[in-house]
Amino acid sequence: MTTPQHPEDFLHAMRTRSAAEDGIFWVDDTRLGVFEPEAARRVSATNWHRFVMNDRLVDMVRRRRSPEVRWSQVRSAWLTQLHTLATAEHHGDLIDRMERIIDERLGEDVDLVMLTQDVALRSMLPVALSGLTAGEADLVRRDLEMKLLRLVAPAPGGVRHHLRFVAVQLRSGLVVRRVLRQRARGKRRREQDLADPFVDLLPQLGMDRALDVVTTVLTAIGGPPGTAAASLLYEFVRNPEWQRRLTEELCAVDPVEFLTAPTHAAPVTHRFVKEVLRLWSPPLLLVRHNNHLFDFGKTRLEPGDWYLLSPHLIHRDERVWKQPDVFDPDRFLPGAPHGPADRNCYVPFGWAPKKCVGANIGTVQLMGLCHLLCNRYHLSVDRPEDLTMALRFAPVPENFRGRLALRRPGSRSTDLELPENCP
Ligand code: HEM
Repeated sequence: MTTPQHPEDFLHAMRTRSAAEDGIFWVDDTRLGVFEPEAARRVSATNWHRFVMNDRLVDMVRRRRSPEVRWSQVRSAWLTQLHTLATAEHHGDLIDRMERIIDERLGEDVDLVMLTQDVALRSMLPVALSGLTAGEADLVRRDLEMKLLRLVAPAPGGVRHHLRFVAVQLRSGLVVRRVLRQRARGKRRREQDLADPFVDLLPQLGMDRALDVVTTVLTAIGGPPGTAAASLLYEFVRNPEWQRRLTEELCAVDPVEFLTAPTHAAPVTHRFVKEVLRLWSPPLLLVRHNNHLFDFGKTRLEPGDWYLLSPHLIHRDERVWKQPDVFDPDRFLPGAPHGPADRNCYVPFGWAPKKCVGANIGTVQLMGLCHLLCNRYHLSVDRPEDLTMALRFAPVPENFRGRLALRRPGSRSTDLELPENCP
């Protein structure tokens, strides 16, 4: 995912232009904004149809073709693995990992953006790449954190920072290569993670393309899940009435049903998560290279041009959403008058055939976080009514500091057991 760095209010001007120009306009000399829902769907579908991975570097140098690998094969390997991970047991493990990471920081005055980023990334890492030594996991995590910091930090770092960034990136890449090689040679255990299917595909992919595939997942878990979790906390503390409704639902929910199928077991919480993702979709802009000709009437997108997509701008479009700036999860109730006009209007996970493969597990993670916030922790934030959101590569709450404490001091890992008295 490529996202440019912008000053905070850059989207305001784009929204105004998008409303005036029916969602399709040249943002600058080189990039066409495609913010009209049906056009965004069509451009994505056409551009990624039958997309094939680039040839291996070694083959490019020798001017020969590599074995063809279609991107749909890669996605299907991920989706099959994610399907095997969609069990109550794995969901429970994910939530336990989040709990352990939050427990380490109990009682401290923390930057809640950094904490949620840490919780989301470290708890999801074993889904992407598991069985790492502590040192390997630390390197991979540092690489992802540095990538994210470059995107969320208001000011870019200097030359030394850049060199450190490149060094960490290279060493993290070496970790991934070593893991894949050792698994292929039987020197490391095979794991149920998103890297493992590519061990068997190594002869066809080659190591450099396998590294690209694993890096795509690692980068994907390093950004949106954490920023979505920070936005979730932001809306949670600003909406006491929704805190009450979530707590009521999540205190009464059957733990096994919640772990098996959280979106069915806790529909109010699911609506809350969906509304957070509508209002604060990360990343705010996706930059894409176009390979086809599209005639939009007033302008054309030619092969070789660049275009921008934005779930955020579609979610805030008054032509397809009523009161788009109002936080109201009940707009996702069936038949709600202010709900999505059609399925092209709600796209927090992007567009087929490149749509996020982690949509389900990402939703489980956010719902698990709601469960922890309602049952296990008490979150206090000073002056929540004064909080504001900065729009950088993704929405990032500003000066978001607070403390987490146990609701029942001394309680141990809950395994999602129901508390005797809900708070
Ligand atoms: C709330 C959390 C998440 C959000 C909001 C999110 C959002 C997105 C978006 C907008 C895209 C780009 C889609 C497009 O280009 O049309 C994407 C791609 C992707 N996401 Fe996520 N994502 C989340 C969590 C995850 C998780 C947990 C994983 C993995 C376990 C994941 C794996 C991926 C991958 C591999 C891609 C690239 C797909 C491809 O290139 O075909 N995402 N995500």
